[in-house]
Formats: sequence, structure tokens, C-alpha cells
Amino acid sequence: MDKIIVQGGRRLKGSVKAEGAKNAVLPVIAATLLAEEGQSTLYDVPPLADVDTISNVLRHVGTEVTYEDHRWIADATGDLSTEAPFEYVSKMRASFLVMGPLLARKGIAHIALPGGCAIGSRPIDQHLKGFEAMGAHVEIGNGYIEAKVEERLQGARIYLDFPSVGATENIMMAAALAEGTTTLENVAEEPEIVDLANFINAMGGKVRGAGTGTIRIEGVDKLTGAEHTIIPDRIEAGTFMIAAAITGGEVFVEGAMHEHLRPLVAKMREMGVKIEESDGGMLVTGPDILKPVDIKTMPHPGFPTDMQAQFMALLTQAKGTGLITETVFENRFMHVEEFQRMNASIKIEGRTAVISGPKKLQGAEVSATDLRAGAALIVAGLVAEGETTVTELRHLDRGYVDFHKKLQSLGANVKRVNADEAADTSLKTAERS
Ligand SMILES: CC(=O)N[C@H]1[C@@H](OP(=O)(O)OP(=O)(O)OC[C@H]2O[C@@H](n3ccc(=O)[nH]c3=O)[C@H](O)[C@@H]2O)O[C@H](CO)[C@@H](O)[C@@H]1O
Ligand SMILES: C=C(OP(=O)(O)O)C(=O)O
Repeated sequence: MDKIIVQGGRRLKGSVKAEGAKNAVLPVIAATLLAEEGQSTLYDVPPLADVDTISNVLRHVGTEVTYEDHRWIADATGDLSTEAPFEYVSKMRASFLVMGPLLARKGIAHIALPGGCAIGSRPIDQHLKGFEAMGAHVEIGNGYIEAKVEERLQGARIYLDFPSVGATENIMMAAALAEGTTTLENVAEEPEIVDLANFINAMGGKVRGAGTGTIRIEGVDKLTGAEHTIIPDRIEAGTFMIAAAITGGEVFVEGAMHEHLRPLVAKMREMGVKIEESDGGMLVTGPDILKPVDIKTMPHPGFPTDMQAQFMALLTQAKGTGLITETVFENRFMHVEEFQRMNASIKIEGRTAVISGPKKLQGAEVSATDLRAGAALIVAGLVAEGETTVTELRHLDRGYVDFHKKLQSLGANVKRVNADEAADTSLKTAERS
């Protein structure tokens, strides 16, 4: 088991590049299952644990996948099987995104129930509502969901009760091969939805309106493999923007796109952070004094829940009191206890965290309670007095490529060690002395 050790106190300086977006690449990889003809080639695919998991799901159902040097190639033209077992879905909920494409292409899909996860119960009722509206019969039993359609899915008018990202993607993929037109209302507007729609259209699909609240999908008879470059990861980019700001540093984040990061940029500027846009990225300069602000997480274009933990780290260093209200996931404050171990002053009142600062953080041993919490604690460690050790890095590895190496390249004093080896070495040293 690895851990990351950060020695606080250095200002970050330099340039760092965002990878392709995890939350865009996972649905796009699922969509490659829609291609009855031709290979799909994806570029800028980040080497993440989640990409391995979804690639294995595709292999399991009969897709040939090769992946090397950020280039991912799939051939799904063979006879696909229709089951995604618990082994994969339990590792990563996004595995459930293969349901829409398999149902559309094979008329049946049998996927393990995703269940809840650390940040919330995360039901999938809106995905299923969409499939049923298109004529699928859905049954749940023995830990699996089976969706089946007699002939072909039928276009339908579907209103989502909540603009769920996953439901929008899953239904959009199913509708791409349905008979007739599907109108999806109150849908998610995230940039990753637009990326998926662009890929489906490159395959010969007819998706219009992605990025707005209503998407129209005219079903086609067949889709063909296509080439596509994944958009930059706005959450990874945002994490480095916060790392720059919290240390009072100056960092150019390549791939940080303003139109994808509006709420974060607006709030950081309100705090006094200087952000200059330029071709291909943003230059972030941290001020001497950070001002407190209030944020509320919301579906896009609101403030992203995936930036909430990192933003909390920043607010611990602001002069005054800031509020964070989490409205998307009911249990996404687990990192608060970990920040408290580092001497942060944070109180939780219902769905709101009250953060008082600036508080001198102290190095401590903390645990990455989820993916973004892991990054946030490392970022907090950059300004803590002494040494911060972050464990449970399997969460971090789902969404960040070489996070410690990228921070090192910006001048941070951070290393990743194998915890067992580290324990072994200290034992040997103790034995010798
Ligand atoms: C792989 C991926 O892209 N993950 C992102 C995606 O997750 P994901 O697609 O799972 O998130 P959703 O937008 O679906 O979930 C948002 C909220 O809607 C609820 N809900 C969702 C579906 C449903 O059928 N019923 C229901 O009640 C969820 O419990 C949650 O409270 O969007 C989230 C919200 O921006 C991000 O935090 C995740 O990083
Ligand atoms: C919550 C996240 O991802 P997932 O939906 O894959 O759990 C995230 O990326 O922060």
C-alpha cells in the first residue's frame, strides 16, 4: 500500500498539463460498444485505474482493446456478450454506463447493481426510467439488473427528475440506436456530455442540443467506429489551480479551459486569486491574503461537487468565514474530519460546512476518504507545517495520473512511497542501531 508524504512550505511555480478527462473518457469508451462496424481510436486517454476497469469490462463482453501511450483502440464488431459482473461494477460505478449501449445493440443487458459508495447512495432510477420509457422491460434480482427489449428500443420523450450526468449519458447512448427520436429533458449540461455527443455524432449518430437542458437524439440503424480526442480534465486542471493559489505560487495550467471552469474561476477571483486566460490554458497567481467566499455545489454550470473538497482546502487559508453547501451528494463531507486532524477549523451544519480561517495547518497522518478528498488533503499538505502523510491512494489513482510527480515538477516537496517497504526499511534501521 502506497502513501504520499508532503512537506509543506513551498510556493509552486512552473507549468503543468491536464490529462484527458476521466469523466469524459469513461462514457466515450462505453459508447464504442455501439459500433457494429469499424474500430474506434481515442486520443488523450489518461492512464488511470478507472480506464483499466472500463477497458476490462469491454474485454469481458467481447471487445478487442489495445491501449498504449494515451491511444486507446477498440474493435467491438464481434458478437458481444451482455453481462457486466459485480467484480467490475463494484470497483467503479461508471461500469454501469455499458448498459445503454449493450441494450441498444443486443436488446438485452445484465449488469451488477452498482449500489452506493462513500459519497452517497447514488441510485440509478433515472437511468432505468429512461430505458423503460424506450420500451425496455427492467428486472432487478440477485444483485443484478436485467433490461430487455423485444425488438428495438423506441424513441421517447423523457424528463429527468434530476439532471443526472450518468443517466443523461446512458440514455443518450441507448437512444442513438433506437427507432425514432428521443427527446431528453432536464438533462445534465456538463462538458463531458458534449464530448460524448460529439463522439456519437462522429460515429454517424444524430445527437443535437448537448450542453443545453434538452437533447434530441434521432436514432440511426447503425453506428461505425470513429476517431476522437478526449477533452482536458477540468477537475484535474482545477485541482492544480487551487494548488497554485493556496501556496501563493504562480502556475500555468495547460488544458484549463475557461468555458469548462467558469464557476471555479469566478469564485477564485472573488477570493483574490489572479487568473489570466491564454491560448491553451490559464495562469494562476496566488495572493498574499485570500478572501473568504461561499459556494454551493450544483449541476453544471453550477459549482462542481468534484471540486468541493479541494476548494475547502483553499478556504481554510482565507481570512474570515466561508461556507460550502453540498447539494449534489448527501455524504460528501468525509474529508472534513481529515482536515480537522490537520488543525483546520471546520464545522458541519446540515449540508453546509462552515470554514474559519486562516488557520495554520499542521502536518498529520490522514486518509483519502474518496478520490477528490485525496487530492484535497495533498494540496492542504502543501501549506501545512511539517509532514502530511496521505493513505488510501487507491481512490486518488482512480482519477489523477502521477499527481505527486506533477506537483514535484512545480517545486513541491512531495514523494510517494510504498508503505510496506517504508516500514521494512525503518525496521531494518532499528535492528541495525
Ligand atoms: C464518471 C462520472 O462522470 N462521474 C461523475 C458523475 O457521476 P454520476 O453520473 O454518478 O452523478 P449523477 O449526476 O448521476 O448524480 C448526481 C445526483 O443525482 C442522483 N441520482 C443520479 C442518478 C439517478 O438515477 N438517480 C439519482 O437520484 C445521485 O444520487 C446524486 O445525488 O457526475 C457527478 C456529479 O457531477 C460527479 O461527481 C462524478 O464525478
Ligand atoms: C465522484 C467521482 O467519480 P465517480 O462518479 O466515478 O465515483 C469523481 O470523479 O470525483
